[in-house]
Amino acid sequence: MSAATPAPAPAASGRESIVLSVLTNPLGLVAAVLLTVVILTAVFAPLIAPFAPDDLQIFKINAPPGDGYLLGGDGSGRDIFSRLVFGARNTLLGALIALTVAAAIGVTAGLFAGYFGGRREVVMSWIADGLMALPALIVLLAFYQSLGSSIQVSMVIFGIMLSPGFYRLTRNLVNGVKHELYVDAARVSGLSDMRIIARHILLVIRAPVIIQTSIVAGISIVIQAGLEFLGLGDPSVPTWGGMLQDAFANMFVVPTAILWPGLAISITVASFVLLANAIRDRLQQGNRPASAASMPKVVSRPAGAAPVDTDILLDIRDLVVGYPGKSGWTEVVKGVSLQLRRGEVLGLVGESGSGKTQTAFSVLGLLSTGGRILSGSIWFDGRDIANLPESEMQKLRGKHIAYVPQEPMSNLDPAFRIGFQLTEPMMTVLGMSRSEAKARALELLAKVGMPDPKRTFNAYPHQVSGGMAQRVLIARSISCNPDLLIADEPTTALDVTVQAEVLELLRDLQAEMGMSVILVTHNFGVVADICHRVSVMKDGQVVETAEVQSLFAHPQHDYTRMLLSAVLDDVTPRTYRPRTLKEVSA
Ligand SMILES: Nc1ncnc2c1ncn2[C@@H]1O[C@H](COP(=O)(O)OP(=O)(O)OP(=O)(O)O)[C@@H](O)[C@H]1O
Repeated sequence: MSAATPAPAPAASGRESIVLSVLTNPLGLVAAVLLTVVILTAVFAPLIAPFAPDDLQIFKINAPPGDGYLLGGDGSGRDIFSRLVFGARNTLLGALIALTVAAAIGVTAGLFAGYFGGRREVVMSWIADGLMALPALIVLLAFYQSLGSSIQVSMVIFGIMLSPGFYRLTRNLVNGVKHELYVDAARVSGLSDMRIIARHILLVIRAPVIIQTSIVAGISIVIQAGLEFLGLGDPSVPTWGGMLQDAFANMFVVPTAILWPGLAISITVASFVLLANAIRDRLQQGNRPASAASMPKVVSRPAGAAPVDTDILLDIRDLVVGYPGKSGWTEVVKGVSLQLRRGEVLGLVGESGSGKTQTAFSVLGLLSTGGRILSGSIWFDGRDIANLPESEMQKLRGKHIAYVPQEPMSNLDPAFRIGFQLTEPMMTVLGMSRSEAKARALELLAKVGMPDPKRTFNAYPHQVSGGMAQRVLIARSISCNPDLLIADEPTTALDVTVQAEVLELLRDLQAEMGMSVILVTHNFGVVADICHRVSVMKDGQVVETAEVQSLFAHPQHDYTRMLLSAVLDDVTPRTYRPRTLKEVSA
């Protein structure tokens, strides 16, 4: 079994709290602590500040720190520390107003415009574009003239000016998710639009909106401080921007006074930005498991020797495949051993999730991101290809090991003609000239039963049916005369009549070319049709391998019996008997 030392399987953690995750990020923690301090200071300002913000002592104008004034006195003899503390309250309040207005207008409009689209979206987008085109500062100055000196009113206006940012973000996010199948399913199940927006869409888009909120909070503080620094706002209300202005006026008398409001603004804004970054990092990470690099080390064990019998093309021994989980490797293939002779067709059956595809993909060297062969060996044509460098695997794929996928349409690039997709591998892998590759492609298209090879050669994938697309992929897979063909449920996505044709095609090609085939399938009918031997997989292990006839007649393992008994009674199993190896080689 596995020579790796995998950590225990991760406990089901459910939805890990995003707050906790952000706090485990050092920068997120620092930002959260600093913001908490600022917010607590704002809330408890009257308890923290030793003086009222407007208390002034004439002898302490521009006084240095000390004598009751912790940070010294400002240009009017007021305690800088006390004003800083009360300033936190007013500054945060202004930012909160701008943020609330911006988010309330922008998110609501974005949700409706994105979800309903049509004229609503056009009109809202015009308004958003118009608002964005306005120079915010000029607008604020104009409103300042007409609405008076309240910075809070200015922040309401600023919130409106900021709302297009939220609107565009939300609308684009909603556009991205509104056609998801789960939204359609919610619609079909009779949920009202409002409920779908509130429960299904808002939940999905909330993360980027939260990040935007954090960034906009920082921007609001900067803009507010800038306005106050310019002299807008009520001078009797202590704010960090107002303090900045006062300190600037006395900069040559007390240069250090500018430091305190400057620091307060910088630290608070930086904390908002860092918090946004921490949330973004957490969300990008999502429920992604730990990276492979941080996982317990994989101790590979000796691969043994190549099979002595050169007729054995593929010899998989004790294969263990794992993916990084939250707290260690999760094994999805657990010690699989299989052998495949030259010219043999091996069926790999088993319920969904039993590890068939992962076993096949290990041979192709195409495990998904993070997946690793933790131990075991894959001897292919006398060479262990488990954990072969990618550059070496590339030389094998296509030329020696080919693949036919389950979904024909999604495996053809819609942007290129079928002819190009057929000739490209031949030119790259076999070094054929364009004209040679074209001649062979047309030959292959005829071979796989395309009625008009030329037309198919010049067609785009969307111009052919699913069955035809699968024939094209089969043609491509055999174009370089591979020794081994791995077909992963090649007929599942096709309708029943086409399934039979494609199977027959595979069977004929296999017999004609004498290649070995691993056929991943759920379908015992397919196994009976085409395979010589079959391996039954369950929970990442092979529970039984036998000749097809013998497995159908005398299944040894309970699980095999159960699978066979699950075949519908009224389905007449196809009784095609594949040619024996002897017959093939004869
Ligand atoms: N990228 C991945 N990360 C983590 N686990 C994965 C990944 N891909 C597959 N698995 C797990 O590996 C196990 C085996 O998957 P595999 O695709 O081999 O099953 P299968 O037998 O081919 O099923 P099906 O017939 O439905 O395709 C499953 O439990 C699956 O959840």
